[in-house]
Amino acid sequence: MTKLSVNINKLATLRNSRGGNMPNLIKSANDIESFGAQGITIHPRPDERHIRYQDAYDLKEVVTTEYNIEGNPIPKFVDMVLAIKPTQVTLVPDAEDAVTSNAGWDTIKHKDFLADVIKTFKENGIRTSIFVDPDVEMVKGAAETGTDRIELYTESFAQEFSKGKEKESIQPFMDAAVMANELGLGINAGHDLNLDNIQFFKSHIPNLLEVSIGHALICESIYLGLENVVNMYLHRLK
Ligand SMILES: CC(=O)[C@@H](O)[C@H](O)COP(=O)(O)O
Ligand SMILES: NCC(=O)COP(=O)(O)O
Repeated sequence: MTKLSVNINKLATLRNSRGGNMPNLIKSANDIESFGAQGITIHPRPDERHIRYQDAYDLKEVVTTEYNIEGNPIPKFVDMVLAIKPTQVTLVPDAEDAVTSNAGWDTIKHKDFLADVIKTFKENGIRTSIFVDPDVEMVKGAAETGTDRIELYTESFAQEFSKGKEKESIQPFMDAAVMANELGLGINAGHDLNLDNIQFFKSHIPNLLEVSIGHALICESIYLGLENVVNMYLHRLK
């Protein structure tokens, strides 16, 4: 079964735009879980442009499904995750000024660093995932770090799929997934997944454990409603 983890970053963007507490992230997370989502994902960035570090602590108290915190493992992030102990931490090599996540880890160049931080999280009972491009060498490198899972960075898939290049869009991801399965790595995926492309992606990736979806899901919900969209994703992930 592929679990749906809803990334609520963009609800925080909307909340922050007026300086108040609407939408209320705690209520939204509870509602999203009640609609059937199997996880909540957040990505607190150093500039707290959307999810604030305090949100991460507050959500820990209320999330009853899987709680996934994404981010670049700078010391402040590592300390926060160790204090919160979410279900999963996903390590993303984001530059502080990145508009959004735009690359996977070079798991060969950063092997020792990743192995060290992963060891720390695993010793604290936190499942680990590394954000990687669909590159079999990077998948092999990820296995060397001791991570539990990888998260396939799916922007390139979404871009090519939207141009009608379905076979070209999915092949690198199928190759990476085969390698991950051979190495015993769990497979997550995320970034730019949406209602149009999710079913095709899911049907081609063996043993896909989790997708984390945020930007498109929140935008689609403006037209179709949040409960309806969550259930549309769940239906497509069956
Ligand atoms: C790692 C990943 O792909 C998501 O966390 C994405 O970066 C969302 O971040 P923003 O909501 O800041 O675009
Ligand atoms: N890890 C991907 C994620 O959490 C959401 O990415 P997006 O759907 O906002 O592009």
